Amino acid sequence: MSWGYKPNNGPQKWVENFPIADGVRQSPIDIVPGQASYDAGLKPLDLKYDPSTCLDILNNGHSVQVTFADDTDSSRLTDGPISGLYRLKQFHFHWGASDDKGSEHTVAGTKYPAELHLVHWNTKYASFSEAASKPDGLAVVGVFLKIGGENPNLQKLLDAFDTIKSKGKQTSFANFDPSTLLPGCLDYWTYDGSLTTPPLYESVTWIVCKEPITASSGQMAKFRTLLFSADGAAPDCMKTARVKNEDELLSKWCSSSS
Ligand SMILES: COc1ccc(/C(C)=C/C(=O)O)cc1
Ligand SMILES: [Zn+2]
Repeated sequence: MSWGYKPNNGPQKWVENFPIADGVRQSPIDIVPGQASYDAGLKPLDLKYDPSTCLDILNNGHSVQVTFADDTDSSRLTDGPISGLYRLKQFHFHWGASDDKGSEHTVAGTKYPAELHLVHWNTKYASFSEAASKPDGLAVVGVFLKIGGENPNLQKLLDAFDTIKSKGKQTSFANFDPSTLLPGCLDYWTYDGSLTTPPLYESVTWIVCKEPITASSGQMAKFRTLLFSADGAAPDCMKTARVKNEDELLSKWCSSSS
C-alpha cells in the first residue's frame, strides 16, 4: 500500500519505506521568526514566469499539481538565497480538513489553512529527476494561504477541479501565470531542508514567503472536494494536513531576508 496521510500510511509511518525521514534536514519545520537571523547578504527573489510554459493540471492522488514545460529558462528563479538559475517544474498545494490547519510549515506554531509550493530545479543538473536528489538540486518557494476575500487568480485553478476530481485525472491547463499567486511583498525566510512527501530527498533550499495570500473559506472547501481515490473506488476526500504532535515540531535556524 502506498504512502498517504492516514494513520496507517501517513507521515509517522513514512520512515518505514523512506528512512531519510529520520534525516538531518527534514521539512517541514516550525519557523520561529524571533530566532531567525537576518542575513544582509541575501538578495531579493527574482522570479520570472512565462504563462505559455503552463501545460496541465492533475490530481496525483496526493495533491493537485500544475506542471510546466521546463525545456527552456523562460520560467525560472534566480537570486534570493540561491546561486545559478532554477527552472519552474510544477506547483502544488497542501491543505487540511478545516480552515484551522493544513499548511506544512508553521510560524511560531501558527498553522495556515493551506500552503502553495512552487518547485524549481537547478539547471547545473541535466533534468528535474537528476536534480531532485542533490543537496542543491531544488528550490521551493512556499506561500501561505489565509482565509480572506475570494482570490480570483486561485479561482482559475479551482474551476478545473471538477474535471480532475479523482486520482490520476489530468487536463490541459494553458496560459496560467503563477506569479498571480505570489504575495505583493516577497520577503522570505530560508533554510536548507527536504521534500515534504516521499521520497523526502534532502535536496530543497526552502524559501518561505512571510506574507500570505488569501483564499475564501468557500475556495478552501473546493480543495476538499478533490479525492485521494481513483474513479470507481470509495470516495476518499483529499486533505493533506499532517498531524504532527507538538514535540515533533522542530524549530530550526533559518535566515531572514528582511
Ligand atoms: C523523483 O520523484 C520525486 C517525487 C516528488 C517530488 C516532490 C517535488 C515532492 C514534494 O513536493 O514534496 C520530487 C521528486
Ligand atoms: Zn509540497
